[in-house]
Amino acid sequence: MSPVSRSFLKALRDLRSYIFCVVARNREQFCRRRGRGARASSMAEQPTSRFAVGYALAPKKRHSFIQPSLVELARGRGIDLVPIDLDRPLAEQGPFDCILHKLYGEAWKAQLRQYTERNRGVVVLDPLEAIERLHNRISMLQVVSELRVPQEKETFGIPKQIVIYDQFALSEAGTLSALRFPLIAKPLVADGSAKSHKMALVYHRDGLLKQKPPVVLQEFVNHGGVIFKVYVVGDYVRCVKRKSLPDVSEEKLECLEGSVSFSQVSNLTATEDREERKYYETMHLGEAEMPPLSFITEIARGLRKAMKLHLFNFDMIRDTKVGNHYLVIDINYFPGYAKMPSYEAVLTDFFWDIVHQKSDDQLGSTAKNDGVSNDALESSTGNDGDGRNMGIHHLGAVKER
Ligand SMILES: O=P(O)(O)O[C@H]1[C@H](O)[C@@H](OP(=O)(O)O)[C@H](OP(=O)(O)O)[C@@H](OP(=O)(O)O)[C@H]1O
Ligand SMILES: Nc1ncnc2c1ncn2[C@@H]1O[C@H](COP(=O)(O)OP(=O)(O)O)[C@@H](O)[C@H]1O
Repeated sequence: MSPVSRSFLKALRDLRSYIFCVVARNREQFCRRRGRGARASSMAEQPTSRFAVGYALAPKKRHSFIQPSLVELARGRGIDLVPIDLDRPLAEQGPFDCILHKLYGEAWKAQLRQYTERNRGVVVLDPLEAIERLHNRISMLQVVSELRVPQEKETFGIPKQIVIYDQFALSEAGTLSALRFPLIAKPLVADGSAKSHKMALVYHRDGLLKQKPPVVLQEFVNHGGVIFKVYVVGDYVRCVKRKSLPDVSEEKLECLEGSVSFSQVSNLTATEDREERKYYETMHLGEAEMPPLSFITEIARGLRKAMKLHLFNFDMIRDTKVGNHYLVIDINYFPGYAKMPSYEAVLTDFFWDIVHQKSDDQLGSTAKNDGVSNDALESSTGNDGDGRNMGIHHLGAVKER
């Protein structure tokens, strides 16, 4: 064999072994990804890597959210839910792949800021600045007004509202010219405190004098006593119906005086009033038509992107006068997910996506330092399936249309 043929053959052999290596490496990476926690992980596919999700929650939240069923399911998928000890500096705890938190107060915020500065790779659910927007009822709903989502048959918006900062303005005739009674008076601050949930239905002008600024005065919109709660967990969306405040008719408004305070809808709906009791008895919550899922999903997706939040819910009512017009009245960070059906599976899938996205980023040359981006999560698939008719949707599915 001539030297030329020999070197040609050698080059061919080298090329073959190079291709073999590349194929083997890709296959190994593929198997590793699947094996580490494919969604339907079997006994044979036990996760080989473990991830730590630290959680910093108030006792009530910890109690409702950290159920053994969630902890177990997550553990089986390689995710350990680890309590963060609030009596010890955060800096001394961990390591965590991800921190889940819902705590108010400057001390926690300072600790979290310092921790994330020193541990750039840790995903924080969610960033403090993004959550803070929801602690003020004006900035909370402003994001809804600014959403640019295609609206066809169904439309959405927010109720007309103004904010009052001083007592004097409450008695000023001009202040309220833009609003129609009845109104609902809500504390401007929505920080989870008992005070921030204390509201009043204001039927007439004299009822305003009892309100304590800073207060948001919002038009009360008749909505048939049904509220739609839309839970968002990353790219997963689920809508449920709940009992809300009863409608206030024109005739009833004439007879009602001043205002009535409440701090939980259940206080007002568990009524002694015979007429109102009848209202709830004949309301048939189960029969109330759900808003179209694609519509809700578009709003959820828009809000998630605009707010840069992964864990929240929003409350929507349907204006009975218009029929297909919806109003967003409230957005909550990290709501009571345990009340959402199959919350364990939904949250476990979400954590899985988060930690694997992060770990894949770190494996690759393009490791991100700023947590999981919205775009990265856009590609995650969430749970599949039959839930769609029950008010379940995945934002990923919207993207495919
Ligand atoms: O308003 P809705 O949609 O009903 O959701 C509420 C609010 O999100 C509460 O948060 P906030 O008080 O900040 O408004 C939250 O309390 P926590 O944050 O104390 O958990 C409740 O969680 P659960 O108590 O877990 O149900 C949750 O059910
Ligand atoms: N503009 C509105 N029109 C009609 N009902 C409303 C309106 N705003 C709030 N509500 C009723 O009052 C309840 C509490 O209001 P919300 O803003 O959600 O307070 P919180 O932040 O304390 O949960 C809602 O669940 C709904 O039943």
